[in-house]
Amino acid sequence: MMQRKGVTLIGIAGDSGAGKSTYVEHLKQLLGEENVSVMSTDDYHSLDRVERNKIGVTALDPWKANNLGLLIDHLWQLKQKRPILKPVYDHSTGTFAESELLEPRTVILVEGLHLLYLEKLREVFDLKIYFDTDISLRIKWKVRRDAEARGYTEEQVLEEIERRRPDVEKFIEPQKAWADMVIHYLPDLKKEPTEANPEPIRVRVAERMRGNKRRLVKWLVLASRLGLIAADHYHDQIAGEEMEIACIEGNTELSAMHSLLDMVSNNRYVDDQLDKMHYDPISVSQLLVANMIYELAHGTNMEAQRFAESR
Ligand SMILES: Nc1ncnc2c1ncn2[C@@H]1O[C@H](COP(=O)(O)OP(=O)(O)OP(=O)(O)O)[C@@H](O)[C@H]1O
Ligand SMILES: O=C(CO)[C@H](O)[C@H](O)COP(=O)(O)O
Repeated sequence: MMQRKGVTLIGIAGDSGAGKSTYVEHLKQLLGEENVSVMSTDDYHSLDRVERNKIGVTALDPWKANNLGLLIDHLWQLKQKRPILKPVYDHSTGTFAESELLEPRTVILVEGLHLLYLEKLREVFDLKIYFDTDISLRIKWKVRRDAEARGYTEEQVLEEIERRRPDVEKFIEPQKAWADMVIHYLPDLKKEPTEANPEPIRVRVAERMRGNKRRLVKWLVLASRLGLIAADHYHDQIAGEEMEIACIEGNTELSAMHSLLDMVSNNRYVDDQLDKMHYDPISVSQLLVANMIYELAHGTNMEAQRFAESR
C-alpha cells in the first residue's frame, strides 16, 4: 500500500452487539493486515464491570463509565503518527489488563460505543460510519457472544440489554446524526435460510444528501438499474434528516462485483481479494467500503498520484 503523508482514521460507532468489530476484522483483511491498526474504545472504560454495577451505571454512560478525554488525546496522537500506550479492557474478566503499545499504520480502524458523540472525536475521522443493526439481530448476537466469551449467562445478558435500553436511546442512537454513512443490517425474511447461509441478511446503506461524502449509494442505485445487483432505492428520515438509501439483497455475481468496483472507482485496490463466485450483501458493502478507505488513504486516482510523486 502506498503511503500518503498522514494516517487515515475511520470511526465506526454503534451499539453493543451490532457487529462493529466483526466488520472491522473483515476490512482489515481486505486492506491488508500490515497496513491497518485496529482499536476498540471499550479499552477506554473508566470503570470495570464490578464498579459499574456497584454504582448502577452502564458502560454506555459517556461521562461516568468512560474516559473520553484520554480517547480524544490518543486519537489525535495517532493522527499525528505517534504511537500510544493504550489501556486494555479484558471482556473475559470484566477488568483492566496491562496497557499496550499501539503503533499507527496507514489506516486506523476505530470502533466503539461513543465515537461520534463529541465534536473533538468526530473531527479526527476521515470517514464516520454508524452501525445500525436491527434490534432482533443485535439481541441474538449479543446474547450468544456475551454468554460464550464474556462470562455472562443468557438471562444476565437479556437483563443487561433491558437495563441499557434508556442509555442506548440517550447516548448511542443519536450519534447517527453525525455519520457520513449509516449501515443497517436487517434479516432478509424473503430468503430461505440454508446451511451455507443460515441467517440471510440485507444491508441498507444510507448517505446524507448534503456534503461531499456521498460515495456509494448513487453507484449502488445505478448498478441495480443496470441489473448488476439487487438493491431497493428510497429516501428516509434518519435522526431527523432525509437520507438516500440503497438496500442490497441476495447474491452479487463475481463479474457484477468487478463491474461495480469499476463504476465506483478508478482504482482496483481490492481486485486481488475477489476470490469467490458470488458475494452476499455484507461482503458487497465491505468490499466497497474497503475500496473507499483505500481511496481516502491514497487518493482517488493512483496514476495521478504516482505521476505527482515522480515529479
Ligand atoms: N455478519 C454477521 N453475521 C452473523 N453474526 C455476526 C455478524 N456480525 C457479528 N456477528 C455476531 O455478533 C457478535 C457481536 O459482534 P461484534 O463483536 O462484531 O459486535 P460489536 O458491535 O463489536 O459489539 P461490542 O461493542 O459489544 O463489542 C459476534 O460475536 C458474532 O458472533
Ligand atoms: O457495551 C459493551 C461494548 O462491548 C460492553 O458491554 C462493555 O464494553 C462492557 O463490557 P463487559 O460487559 O464485558 O464488562
